[in-house]
Amino acid sequence: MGCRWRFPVLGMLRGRGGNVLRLSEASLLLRAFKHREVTAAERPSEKKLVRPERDELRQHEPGVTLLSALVLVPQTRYFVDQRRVKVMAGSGGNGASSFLSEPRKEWGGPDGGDGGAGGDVIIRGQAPQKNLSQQQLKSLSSVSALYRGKDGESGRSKNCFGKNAIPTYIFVPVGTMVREEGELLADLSAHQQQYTVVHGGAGGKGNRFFLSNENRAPVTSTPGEKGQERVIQLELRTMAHASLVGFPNAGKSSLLRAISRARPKVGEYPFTTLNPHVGIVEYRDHLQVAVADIPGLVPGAHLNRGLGLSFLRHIERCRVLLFVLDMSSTRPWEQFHQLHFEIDQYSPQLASRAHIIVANKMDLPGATQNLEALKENLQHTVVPVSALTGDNIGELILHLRKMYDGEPQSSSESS
Ligand SMILES: Nc1nc2c(ncn2[C@@H]2O[C@H](COP(=O)(O)OP(=O)(O)OP(=O)(O)O)[C@@H](O)[C@H]2O)c(=O)[nH]1
Ligand SMILES: [Mg+2]
Repeated sequence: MGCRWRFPVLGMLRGRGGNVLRLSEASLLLRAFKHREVTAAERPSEKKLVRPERDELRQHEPGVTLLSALVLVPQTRYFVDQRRVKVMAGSGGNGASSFLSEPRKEWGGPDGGDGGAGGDVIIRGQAPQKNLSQQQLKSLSSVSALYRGKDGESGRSKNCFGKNAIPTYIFVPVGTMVREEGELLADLSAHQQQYTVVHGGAGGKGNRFFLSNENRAPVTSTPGEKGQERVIQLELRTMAHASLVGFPNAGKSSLLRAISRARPKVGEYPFTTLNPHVGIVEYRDHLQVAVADIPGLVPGAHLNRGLGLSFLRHIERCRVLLFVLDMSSTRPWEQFHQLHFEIDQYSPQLASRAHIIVANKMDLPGATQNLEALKENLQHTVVPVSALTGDNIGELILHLRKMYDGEPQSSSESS
């Protein structure tokens, strides 16, 4: 989960000459970095500072004192997977009404140009990229509640047409669905895939447009049209090929750490994981399989117990389910039946996806006997592993590949 620093007050700096300087957020950050209060990743570039601040900070002399307290409040950015957004396209520019008048050409006729078209608002899916913040890629937290397109330029005299406005983009993570009153408008499941939510208004006509044989001197010009308006719902469904499902503390996050470079939090208490995480398993032939780790389910999740079933939305598109069972508990097959039941309550289609059983915590006492009993009671493929010691993780990765290759792509929309 990303962390952002917020400044309730802007700082003030007294320079050597006694002049008081207001500090921008960037310079406060830089100052905080010098005092080791923020990490290097948060350090702003000096380019963001205004010139006097830059000079002042470069000198950084003892005579410079910070007047008001620098209060840094860590503000957690929550994982957001649903957003209601109002979008308003730009209006068209007005048409102009004017007449050409030059020396020796006093009645040059109408020359008011048309207005430019208003800007559209477009939603675009963005796959992870280095120059985007992590938060932007993973959740809808950076999406605002209101987007307003740019207005077109008005027409001018001398037949100058107004410029069309450039479109406004809303960047969302790949896997975002766009809905309006429940109806699906677009499913942005690929990088750079886009959907124009609202169209800008057309530009108005200048009086030149109304010139005709009947009317040689029209004064009429029309105003630009208003842009469209819409209220849409954005919904994120994490894109992963496989997903780990299990009860809290079964070791899902530990497994994801063992098979990929993802680093979800691991703890010996239930509900350590509160948001979905995706890790990438890389194979020698450069194939990459994305595996999702979601918060643990509990019996009765379909009645909204625990964290409920809402996170299952994130694994709806995956091809393969990996049921993670804790082998230190007796009768582990019951865990599987309960998990399967909960998923079936949410979506029978999801419950019928290809799956294997990952028997985790095989290093614990009693696990071997439990495994024998599990195999007798269940007819599914069981892969015994230990996420802690790394035992048999290689085989799990191979099984995952087999399942991935064997399964056709699941349908993208299943709501
Ligand atoms: N002995 C042993 N302990 C394990 C193994 N895998 C995970 N654990 C421990 O089990 C505890 C829970 O692990 P997590 O990976 O956080 O479990 P989780 O399923 O992600 O839990 P939630 O996020 O709460 O749903 C941690 O204390 C791990 O160290 C294993 O193979 N062997
Ligand atoms: Mg976890």
